[in-house]
Amino acid sequence: MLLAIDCGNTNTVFSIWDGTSFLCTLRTSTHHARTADAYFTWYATLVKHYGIDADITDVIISSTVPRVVFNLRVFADRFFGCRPMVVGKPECLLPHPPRVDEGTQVGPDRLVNTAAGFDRHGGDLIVVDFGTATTFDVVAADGAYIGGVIAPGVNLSLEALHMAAAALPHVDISNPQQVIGTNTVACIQSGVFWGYVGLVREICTRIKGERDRPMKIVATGGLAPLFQQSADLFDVMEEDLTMHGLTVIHEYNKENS
Ligand SMILES: Nc1ncnc2c1ncn2[C@@H]1O[C@H](COP(=O)(O)OP(=O)(O)OP(=O)(O)O)[C@@H](O)[C@H]1O
Ligand SMILES: CC(C)(CO)[C@@H](O)C(=O)NCCC(=O)O
Ligand SMILES: [K+]
Repeated sequence: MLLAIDCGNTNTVFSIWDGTSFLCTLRTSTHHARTADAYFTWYATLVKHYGIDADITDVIISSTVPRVVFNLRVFADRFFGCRPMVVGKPECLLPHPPRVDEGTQVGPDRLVNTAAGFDRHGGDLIVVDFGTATTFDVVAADGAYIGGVIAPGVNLSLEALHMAAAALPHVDISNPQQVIGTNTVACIQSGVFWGYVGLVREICTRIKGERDRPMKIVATGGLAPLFQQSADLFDVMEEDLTMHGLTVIHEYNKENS
């Protein structure tokens, strides 16, 4: 069985793939100082709690935080006796290498999202991921990542207002029906929610204009459903997109190396 690990700047997600489906998805916050033993204590407790009988033979890691990879490598080696595949490292092959400016280190999560989107939908895609940052990955007809957009994430924008303005409280995102807020919290929620709706629409319209062709918009990340509810922004929403991409890349490396 494969253990797929998606390590973002905010959260780290583990998922067990048995070749047909994901048996479970475990989430923890990202901390570079977490040791291999600490990962295992957390992992083993949850796997037992869910009654999963997992025989892990392979591990694949995508990490936007370089420092956490060391402890995750030790974790894979110590507890599963395997050398993990790490997306973005030269020895981890990609089905379609990115076409970007020389010296650019594309975020591994974006490479994984691209592989997943192309596997499920073919090319000419815009993949939108609402994580710590909101990213737009443009996928060409042949499946290559050819560039995109990085915008501040929704929660980051809310946090930045709270941090920088003495009178603004911490607010959770919501999808207000009205744009005119009649209290401080409603004003902030409106600014971030409707501001993001506009941001997503404008960026996707401009990408389609620059590519001059129809493109499918695939969205992932915890906040995608909230935006889709109030504004018809995406063609498809797939919660498991990044995890699916990790299985695609793992499979590709098994077949080609
Ligand atoms: N309705 C909601 N209101 C507020 N937060 C939500 C809601 N639904 C999901 N979330 C949060 O959205 C976040 C999105 O998770 P996701 O895994 O997509 O990205 P992340 O973990 O924040 O970022 P990264 O992957 O960069 O670490 C999660 O922290 C989740 O708790
Ligand atoms: C943009 C983030 C933070 C989104 O997780 C990540 O993909 C990243 O660190 N990217 C590196 C820069 C790039 O993708 O061009
Ligand atoms: K993510």
